Amino acid sequence: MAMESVLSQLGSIIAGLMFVWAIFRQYFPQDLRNHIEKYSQRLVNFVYPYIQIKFNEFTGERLKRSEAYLAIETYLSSNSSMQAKRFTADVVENRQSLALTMDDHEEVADVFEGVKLWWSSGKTTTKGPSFSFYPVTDEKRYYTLTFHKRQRELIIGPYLKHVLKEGKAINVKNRLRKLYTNSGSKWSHVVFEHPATFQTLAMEPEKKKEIIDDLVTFSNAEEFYAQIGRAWKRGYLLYGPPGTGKSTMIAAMANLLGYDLYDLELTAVKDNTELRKLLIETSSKSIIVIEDIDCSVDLTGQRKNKMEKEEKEEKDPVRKLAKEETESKNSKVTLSGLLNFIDGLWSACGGERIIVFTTNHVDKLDPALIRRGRMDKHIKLSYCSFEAFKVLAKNYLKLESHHLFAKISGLLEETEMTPADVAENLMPKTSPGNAETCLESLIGALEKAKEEAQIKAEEEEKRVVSLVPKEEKEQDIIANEQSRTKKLSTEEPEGQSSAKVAPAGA
Ligand SMILES: Nc1ncnc2c1ncn2[C@@H]1O[C@H](COP(=O)(O)OP(=O)(O)OP(=O)(O)O)[C@@H](O)[C@H]1O
Ligand SMILES: [Mg+2]
Repeated sequence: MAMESVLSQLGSIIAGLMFVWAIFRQYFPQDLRNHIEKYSQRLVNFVYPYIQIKFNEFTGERLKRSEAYLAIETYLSSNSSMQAKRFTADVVENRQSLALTMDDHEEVADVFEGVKLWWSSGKTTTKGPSFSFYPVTDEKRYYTLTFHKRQRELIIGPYLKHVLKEGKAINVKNRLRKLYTNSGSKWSHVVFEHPATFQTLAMEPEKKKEIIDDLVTFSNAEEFYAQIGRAWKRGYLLYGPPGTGKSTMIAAMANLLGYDLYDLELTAVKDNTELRKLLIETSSKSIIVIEDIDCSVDLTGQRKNKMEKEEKEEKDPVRKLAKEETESKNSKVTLSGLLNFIDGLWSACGGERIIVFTTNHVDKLDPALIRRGRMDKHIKLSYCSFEAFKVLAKNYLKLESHHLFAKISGLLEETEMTPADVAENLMPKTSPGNAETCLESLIGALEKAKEEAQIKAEEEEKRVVSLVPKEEKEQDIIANEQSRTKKLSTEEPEGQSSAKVAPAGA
């Protein structure tokens, strides 16, 4: 504290001297003035070895709030606010929590690599024209950073970079994230408040960890991507049956990284030009999602061929016109348009984007679309394993173990049930819920699913047998007969065997 008071006293003495000099300098000849200014500056540097940097809240002609100011404000709120004695409190946008920021004319100290420095908050007030009916007062806030001139390089370089980076990161984490959807070529958004997290996602722990590590590594890899000359983006393909958690995982991804979500409805996009426009409008730190990619666009060329064939067959001119009209209303986004979207130049602007495709039928997708480099990571979401069930049991029933777990583990190995169905069975049916009842309900459902699967398998077998052509059946009978007689011939004496080996169909 002694340092701060000495600093402020020196500051006020020097400010006073400067003020006196500003008034009287005009009465001195130019040469003398230059000399006085030169030596007084040296004196100031000698007596006052500190440097000050001022960060104004508003910058530029358009009076935009300065990004640096906002980052510093957040940095100081989270790092040094405990030292300040007066705060300004405000509710964080649409949330229940309070944000505390240093009040005007407060001072806090910070230490970076063993070097001490000081931040103070200030405010200048200017009054509007006094003859106005409602005189307007204009307040301009700023932060001042003071440090010893010996530390100039450390503070102006690494320290300020650290403050801005940390402040921005906290701002990104705390901001309200948005869920954008497109109708045609326009994005509209709502606040994104999906509660899914990786913690609540039912999945094998190692697989989950691998995905989290991959995402976190990507989000911290700005310099690496610049160094290897690649746009800072990553593609994920999530595939698996319905109800295995693809959409839930996307929400968990957005919550983990604090990114916005762009849910792109491709069927509403008129053509490739519109697609490009939409994509250029997306911001960085975002996940662009195309759900059910196999249903969204003609990816294999098959649909086109089919339509061409139908068109040839259509003779009636009125019906042909109507058909053409409906076709023109359909999306004309093509596979090549989509490929351009993934690795086109647009993706380099702004960076930090994740692209996610989901599908229930990975085999239907064109290999060009999902090759590495476009969809870098392929994640299969599958039926509920015992490990995944344990996550659900912990989330839904607060159970880590139970004597019924062994039975459930066996049944899950024999039956395919999606996490969505397992979760539904674990939902409490009464209030307060009873964990054992839920587990029993799940066992009942698993046993039923197992029985149904068995019946289905038997029916399928019968159907396949009934489809086998008559000739093949006869050949099977001959083959069976031959192998039977051959077997007998090896067991019986040589003389008798030759009579029995005559082909049945001969
Ligand atoms: N792995 C999972 N972990 C936790 N909950 C899950 C999981 N999978 C499904 N669920 C639950 O089931 C519901 C449906 O899951 P979700 O919408 O993520 O499935 P999906 O794979 O996207 O299905 P679709 O292919 O039909 O879009 C979710 O609301 C969630 O509660
Ligand atoms: Mg889904």
